[in-house]
Amino acid sequence: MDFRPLVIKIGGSVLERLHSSFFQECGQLMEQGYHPVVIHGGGPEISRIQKRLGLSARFVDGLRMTDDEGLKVVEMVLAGRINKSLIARFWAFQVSVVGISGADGGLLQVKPKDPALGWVGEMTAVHPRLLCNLWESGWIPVVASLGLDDSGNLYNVNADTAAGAIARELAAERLILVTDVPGIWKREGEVKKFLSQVTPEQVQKMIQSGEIAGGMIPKVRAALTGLEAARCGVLITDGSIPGCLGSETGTRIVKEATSDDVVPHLSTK
Ligand SMILES: Nc1ncnc2c1ncn2[C@@H]1O[C@H](COP(=O)(O)OP(=O)(O)O)[C@@H](O)[C@H]1O
Ligand SMILES: CC(=O)N[C@@H](CCC(=O)OP(=O)(O)O)C(=O)O
Repeated sequence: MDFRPLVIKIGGSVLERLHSSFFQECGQLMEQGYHPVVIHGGGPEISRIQKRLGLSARFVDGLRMTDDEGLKVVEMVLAGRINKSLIARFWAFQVSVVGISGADGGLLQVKPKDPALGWVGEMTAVHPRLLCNLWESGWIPVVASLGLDDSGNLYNVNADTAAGAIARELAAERLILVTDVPGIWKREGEVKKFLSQVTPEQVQKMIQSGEIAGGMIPKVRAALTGLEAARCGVLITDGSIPGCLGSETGTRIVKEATSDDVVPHLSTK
């Protein structure tokens, strides 16, 4: 059997507005012989709960500064509320999913990224054995982005970063970053124009110029990590539109500028 891994990341920004076809498409992709793994974020919900608890939410380059109290909130929200509500939504469409975190099976091994960020993990290794075991038994893994260091400490891992590292480790066929905008925009005067494709050089320039900002920074960095795996096509797409996985509308991150139809579409039929 061909190994056809697909890494699909759902941003917290779009969780509540995900089109119902998204769940069905994930199930169809599994039936078509792909091996999908879903990684999810939950940044807005973490910030909401922090605020309710009187804790502040602060970010550096799109990464949350995570102190002891912040980490507890991250664990509860990502591995608890969000992971389980996603499992329930998949289940409603009869899609066979298992919810895990990046700490389970040692999937995401990390070290501290920067002392100033607290419990934010930087990926040192990805151990995909649990993912393979789940696929073999017919399950789609749904992963909350927590990591573990060598001493058994839990860390907050940006979900885009986790998805990029998993895509690279698996040499995924696709990395699809599902978010609340239809790709990367470029300002032309007052108008935001969405780009159909960008190269790593363009992405670097857009980060430096500030055209790519906030949560889009870890997302495009993850896209570049995914692109390091030879066969990985990378797409940033809007999860609120119908059929976002199969139609592949959005911004493609490509090693070199290509004609738009070079990458074959995923078959969900
Ligand atoms: N150049 C850009 N193109 C598109 N979105 C951008 C850009 N720069 C910043 N953004 C912002 O990035 C957001 C997506 O990042 P984020 O909110 O972290 O999403 P997610 O929760 O899906 O990871 C968009 O809603 C948009 O406001
Ligand atoms: C270190 C870091 O920033 N972790 C993220 C994890 C969740 C996430 O990535 O959620 P989105 O996909 O919604 O951005 C956070 O705490 O917000």
